[in-house]
This record gives sequence, structure tokens and C-alpha cells, in this order.
Amino acid sequence: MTAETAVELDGVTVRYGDVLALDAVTLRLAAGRVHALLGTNGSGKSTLFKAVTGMLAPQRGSVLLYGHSPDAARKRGLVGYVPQSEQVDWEFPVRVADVVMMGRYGHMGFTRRPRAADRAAVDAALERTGLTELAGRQIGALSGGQRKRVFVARGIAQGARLFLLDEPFAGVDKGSEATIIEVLRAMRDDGHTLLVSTHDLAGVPAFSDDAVLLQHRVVAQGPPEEVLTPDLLLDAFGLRAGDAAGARGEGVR
Ligand SMILES: Nc1ncnc2c1ncn2[C@@H]1O[C@H](COP(=O)(O)OP(=O)(O)OP(=O)(O)O)[C@@H](O)[C@H]1O
Repeated sequence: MTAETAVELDGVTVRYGDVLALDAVTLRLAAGRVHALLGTNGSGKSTLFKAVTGMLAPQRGSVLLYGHSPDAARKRGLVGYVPQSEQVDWEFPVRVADVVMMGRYGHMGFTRRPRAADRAAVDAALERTGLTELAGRQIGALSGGQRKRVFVARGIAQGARLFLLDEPFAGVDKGSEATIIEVLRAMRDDGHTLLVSTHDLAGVPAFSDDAVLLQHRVVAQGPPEEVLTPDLLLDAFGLRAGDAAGARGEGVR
């Protein structure tokens, strides 16, 4: 029996003018696993996220999410997106619980008046991400790691099955990183699928079941210990054997 496929890219090609960002990328991500997406600066990670969320239509190839087109998957609320911190206006005066409630908008009528089921879903999502105590706090008054968890909670409240996390460990301290990893594992154990972009190669085995090395095309995919080999890293990152631990942050994203 083959495992359920959460994400299926077939020959996906994206160009921005003369720049070939994704070159016939074919990729299958099994459901119910944590997948790390690794690649240097400009290797096409954000473009791949955009193709998966349907923000961008590839010039060639197809994308399926649990068998649905990206648009259909979005309308069904199947995809949760955790953006990079700099893409969010943290000064916007809104409470943690309000951001998580946004995940329920698709379930509400035009009035956007939360019902008991919406409140229950928000409470459960806050609990799952360890944010119950912070429900009333302004998002601007959270740590970097707590902010990531708010967006994860929004996706859980929405009922998403696939989560895309863009550099969730960037700018968070070790303690917060460990908490995020716990949340990712718990979500995986609940049956969610997670695709996590990171430049922190050394941390990859700790949080992911599978790794994908991207350099405009898929260089390698498999268990982290099989993907993070010196030869493959040299291919994708230009790194030499033994450099991986030293690569944290240093221009390798
Ligand atoms: N809107 C755009 N217009 C032109 N070129 C673009 C655009 N967006 C991305 N690119 C180029 O496409 C390539 C892939 O970019 P992408 O942002 O997907 O990479 P990335 O792996 O996410 O990089 P980073 O780690 O820096 O976020 C790069 O060469 C980038 O300069």
C-alpha cells in the first residue's frame, strides 16, 4: 500500500523573465510527515511555496494538494501558511486569539460572528500550540517563537491539513526552537503534513522525517541522514564535507 500523497508537483517550471526559478520540479510529499525544504539563497524555496499555495501559476507542470488544485485546496481551507516574520505587520493592534479566529472566517457567514464551534476550535488550537495563557496578548508583545506558533494555531483552527512554514526557526532562541519542534511533531502525530523551509542544516535531523534539497530542481529527497551527505551538499550548497554544522546562518539558506 502506498502512503497518501499530500503534495504532488509534476514538471513544475517557473520563470521570472530570464530567471529560471524552478526547472521542471517533480516532487511527492507523503502525508502525515514533517518535510524539510533545504536550499541556498535564491534556490527557489519561496517560489515553490507560492506554487503550492496557488499564489503563482507555473508556466508548466501541475500541482496537486491532497488531489485538489491549489485554488480548490485553499477554498477548502486545507492549507495553513506560516509566513516569514518580516512579512507581517507586528504593530497591528490585534490579540493572539483574534489572529487564530481569522482561521475560522471561512467557516462563518458574512457577519463573521463567531459561534460556539468557532470559539471551541480557537481554544483547541491555542491549547495545541501552548498559547492558551497568551490568548489575550497583543501580537506585537510576543517573542519570535510565540509569533510563529500563533500562525500555526490559526491554521489548526482553520482545519488545515498541510502546513507550509517559511523559516520558522529564523530569529528564535533555542528554547523557542525546541517548543516549535514539539508543536510540529504533535501536529504530525495528529496526521498533518508539514513542509518547513530552513537554512539550519544542523537542525534538520532533529525536526524532520524527510528532507528535500532544492537547487531550482530537486537534487535529493529522502531521510535526512541520506540527503545530508557531503556529495549532495556540495551539489546543492557548494559545501565541503564537515561544513554542514558550520553552515548555520552563514549565507546558506
Ligand atoms: N518577483 C521576482 N522577479 C524576478 N525574479 C525573481 C522574483 N522572485 C524571485 N526571483 C528570482 O527567482 C529565484 C528564486 O527565488 P526564490 O525567492 O524562490 O528563492 P529562495 O530559495 O526562496 O531564496 P531565499 O532563501 O533568499 O528566500 C532567485 O534567483 C530570485 O532572484
